[in-house]
Amino acid sequence: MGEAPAFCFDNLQNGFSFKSKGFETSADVGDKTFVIGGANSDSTSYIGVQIYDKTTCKWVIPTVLGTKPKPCKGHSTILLNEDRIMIIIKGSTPDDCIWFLEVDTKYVREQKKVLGTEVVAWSKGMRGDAEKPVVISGPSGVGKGTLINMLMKEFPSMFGFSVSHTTRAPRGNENNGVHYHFTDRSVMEKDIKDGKFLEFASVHGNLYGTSIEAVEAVADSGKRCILDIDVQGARSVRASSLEAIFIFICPPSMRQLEERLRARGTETEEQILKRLRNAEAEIEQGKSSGIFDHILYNDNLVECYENLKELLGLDGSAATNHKPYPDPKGIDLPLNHTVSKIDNKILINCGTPELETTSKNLIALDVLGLKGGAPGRTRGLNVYSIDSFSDGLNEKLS
Ligand SMILES: Nc1ncnc2c1ncn2[C@@H]1O[C@H](COP(=O)(O)OP(=O)(O)OP(=O)(O)O)[C@@H](O)[C@H]1O
Ligand SMILES: Nc1nc2c(ncn2[C@@H]2O[C@H](COP(=O)(O)O)[C@@H](O)[C@H]2O)c(=O)[nH]1
Repeated sequence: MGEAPAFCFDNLQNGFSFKSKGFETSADVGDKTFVIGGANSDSTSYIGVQIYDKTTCKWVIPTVLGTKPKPCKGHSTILLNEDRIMIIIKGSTPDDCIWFLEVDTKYVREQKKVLGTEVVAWSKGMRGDAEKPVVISGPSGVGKGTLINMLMKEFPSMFGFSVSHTTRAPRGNENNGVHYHFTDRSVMEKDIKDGKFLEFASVHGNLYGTSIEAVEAVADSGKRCILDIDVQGARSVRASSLEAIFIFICPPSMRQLEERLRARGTETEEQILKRLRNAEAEIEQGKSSGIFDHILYNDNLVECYENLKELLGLDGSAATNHKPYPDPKGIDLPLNHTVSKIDNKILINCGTPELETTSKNLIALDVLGLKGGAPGRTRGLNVYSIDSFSDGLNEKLS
């Protein structure tokens, strides 16, 4: 028989739990109690998670996926539904205070099968609707990197590049951490096994992959993420919960593709031939697999770039008018807030009980329109202040 839970079960009411010991909170989902913030070995660097299985009376330490929230002065926990728990971090910055611990989403169930362990996955909540990430695929040498560089140069505050990992050797002009994270195969294989990658594929004889962290780092910077990945990777992202726009870039002809690859001068003859052989299948899949929302032909570079901008909804004025997302104005939670759930709203009382009836002490999070989730951010949180003298939500904060 396992040890008795360290927290007080009496405190669990309708799935809502109060802090009961140190910074621990808990939520019941089915036969399991998820204890958040307990004394994990790693809990000095992030908020730990332990599971108490009531059928076996045993504690289980799950594999924890996703970027984890850092230890904090305290937090509240509220069960959103049977698949995810919302964590509200006290005293943190407005854009870092809402997190979701997924305990039984499709992604978590898939990862349980792959890893053969209990799995939970963190996903940070983001207010409003961020622009969808952009996945750009196409055969080697078609001009993906060139087009992406043009976008990043023209719209530096709007786009951020997802820096992939690869086992291939760096080219002369490539910097570690900028163009790629260059890594050993054994390290990358272990990280893949540990669930750190959104997608990965063997491409032209090397391993390439997008870490969850790479995509989240861009989201955290408030920019729209661009991924330059092959068709296999695009297929995996399409199957994940990351909602993105998928664009396939086609060469005008195989002859011109070969000319571009040779003119770039970065591959050996053998590598060029391998990339050209793979290109035929990639183009076939790009056009017919149904993965891609848009196909662009990169014949004339300037025209292709204009077409790319058009389908991303960018016109000439966007470069100057763009305001980085998200708007930093938002909720600032005091240490002594309390949380409750009514229908699809989470109510946070930021005042003392005596002040409860005054205006602006209550914040409502509307969780009806949540989108995305692990392995990525949970978007679509709407945050309002509530004037309790009026009938409802009166000021949208984001
Ligand atoms: N429309 C174009 N016309 C002529 N040359 C082009 C055009 N677009 C790109 N190029 C050139 O083709 C070469 C390959 O482009 P780029 O490196 O951007 O390809 P890529 O798709 O990113 O390749 P990889 O997948 O191997 O990284 C570069 O030298 C680039 O300057
Ligand atoms: N599935 C993934 N494919 C990736 C990733 N990063 C890059 N790539 C693709 O690899 C080829 C070759 O790239 P190169 O830099 O060696 O020329 C190209 O098609 C890229 O799109 C990734 O993270 N995942």
